[in-house]
Amino acid sequence: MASGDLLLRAHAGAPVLARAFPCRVRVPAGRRRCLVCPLATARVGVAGRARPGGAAPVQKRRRRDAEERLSFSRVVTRRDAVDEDEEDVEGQAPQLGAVTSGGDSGGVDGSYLSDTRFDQCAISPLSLKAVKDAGYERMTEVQEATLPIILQGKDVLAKAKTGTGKTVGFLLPAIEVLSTLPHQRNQLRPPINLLVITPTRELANQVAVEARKLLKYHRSLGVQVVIGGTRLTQEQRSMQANPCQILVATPGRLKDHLENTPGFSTRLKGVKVLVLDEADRLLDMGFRRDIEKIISSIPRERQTLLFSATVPEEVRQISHVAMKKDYRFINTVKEGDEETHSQVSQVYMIAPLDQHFSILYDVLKKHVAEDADYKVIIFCTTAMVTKLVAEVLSQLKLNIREIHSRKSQSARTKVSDEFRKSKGLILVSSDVSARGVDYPDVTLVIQVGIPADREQYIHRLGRTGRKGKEGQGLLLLAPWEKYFLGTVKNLSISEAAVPSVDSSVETEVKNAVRKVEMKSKECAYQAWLGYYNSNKTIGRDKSRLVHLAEEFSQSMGLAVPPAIPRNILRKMGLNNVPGLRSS
Ligand SMILES: Nc1ncnc2c1ncn2[C@@H]1O[C@H](COP(=O)(O)OP(=O)(O)OP(=O)(O)O)[C@@H](O)[C@H]1O
Repeated sequence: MASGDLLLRAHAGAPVLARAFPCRVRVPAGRRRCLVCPLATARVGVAGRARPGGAAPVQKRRRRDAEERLSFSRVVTRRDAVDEDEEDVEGQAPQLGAVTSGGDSGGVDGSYLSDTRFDQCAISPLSLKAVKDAGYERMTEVQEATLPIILQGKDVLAKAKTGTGKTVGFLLPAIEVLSTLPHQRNQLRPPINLLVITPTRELANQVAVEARKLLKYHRSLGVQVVIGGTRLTQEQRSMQANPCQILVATPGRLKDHLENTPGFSTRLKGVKVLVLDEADRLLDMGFRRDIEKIISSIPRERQTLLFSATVPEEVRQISHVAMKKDYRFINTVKEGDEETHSQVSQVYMIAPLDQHFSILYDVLKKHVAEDADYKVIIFCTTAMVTKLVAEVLSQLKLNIREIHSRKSQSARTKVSDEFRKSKGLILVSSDVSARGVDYPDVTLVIQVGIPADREQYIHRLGRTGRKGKEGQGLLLLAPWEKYFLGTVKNLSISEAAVPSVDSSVETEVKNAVRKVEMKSKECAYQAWLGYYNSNKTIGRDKSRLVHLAEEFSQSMGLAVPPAIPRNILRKMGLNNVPGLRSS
């Protein structure tokens, strides 16, 4: 083993999260424990790969599985997502005691920062001052790689790992472009020169916050957000009262303004720079039509920037929808490197559905007990399943917050702000938090059930291990969801044994499940069925789907699966399927 290598190796046969989590093995000073094998420790502060030697079973999955991609129909998307832009389809916790998880200067793995300082590049004194005030000294790799090319006026498609500063990567050069344009002070409705589109409201707000930091000394430039969740008229008034040249928006609401806000389309004729943040998501089928409509409303003569941590080949092929032919593709994920971070350990567990609540509780209790600064995100498949999981875990007296598209925007903002600032919290979330959201110091990400696709797995996992810090990921699947592992087989994810949960814990969990309202269970059942029905693999065989849905309903303590409104069954294409009850 090269001297710089991590000792983080999963030992074949030994890697069990069950052992890793409760482990009490003392870790020598200066080393940290391997998540997957309690006996292995890693040198602290060394960036290295954590490819488990024991990942062979995953790597042997058949190619057919690797090519499997899940897609979701708009029926499910819209049913579970009300007035929503992003779809909500319906170890011993790292014994990090000795580890400084890294400050803002670089974390455990400082490699996301380049050697170039902001004061060494061609940016305006006003921007430089703001960058310094924000506490940024060195550029991240993606910032260093993209800035000069964007400043040359080129269209750019950029791929860089999660949490490595892509937001500043597109905002800073775009602001530089804007600062050279003539601006009339106090103009009531100035043209919008920079349009940033994001898939979720939380992300749009976050981008605007970052933009305001960078605009601190550019006093003639303003930024506004249009995201839905509030009344259109309220946003119209706010845009009138606060002139802006920079607009951050989610696609649905932006389209709404285009169609219903007087003078808005004229203002959009001023766009000089268009940014699609989480570009692959915005260009997939769920958003494509809205994006095409928006693009047709802004000038062709513009600069376009597409940023994401994942850029599947399909996205490169359709990038002409948004960009000029001679665009530059900048990929800071090195040849042979993975799209996930080496300092984030990843494991999966396979267990029947009726054990999932107990396993979750067991893993969380251990994590909470062993890391006073715990901060966990649990991703669930749909909004209503998210609600159910949050309610069960709250009954178990864990410190739970819940976020998904069925919550009011004010509740979402409140929870999001709280989670950003706090420690000692568990956020149960749908995919509204999957991409882009920058919650600092998340210690563990748990994904329950198959994610929408490989990309979504990577983005969800990317909520931990940001800015070079350490993190852990657990993917909890039912046996019939195992095929998904084929899609992530080239990532360093290894199997962990299911913890043995004692009977008193099981009883405690059953009681908690029992206390959850019937209404929540009915909604979760319906959403669960919709989600897996629109999954290409699982939804193919309807009688098997019905059988699996029954398993899910039993995991909620129900003897008989709930009835589903006839019109919903029809929308799902499941009317007359034997075994489903309609109401
Ligand atoms: N040059 C820098 N030096 C230090 N910190 C930085 C720098 N640039 C950005 N950051 C900080 O890094 C964090 C992550 O940035 P950001 O959210 O833009 O990541 P990202 O690459 O867009 O992640 P994701 O793929 O999840 O969207 C933020 O807290 C941001 O303020």
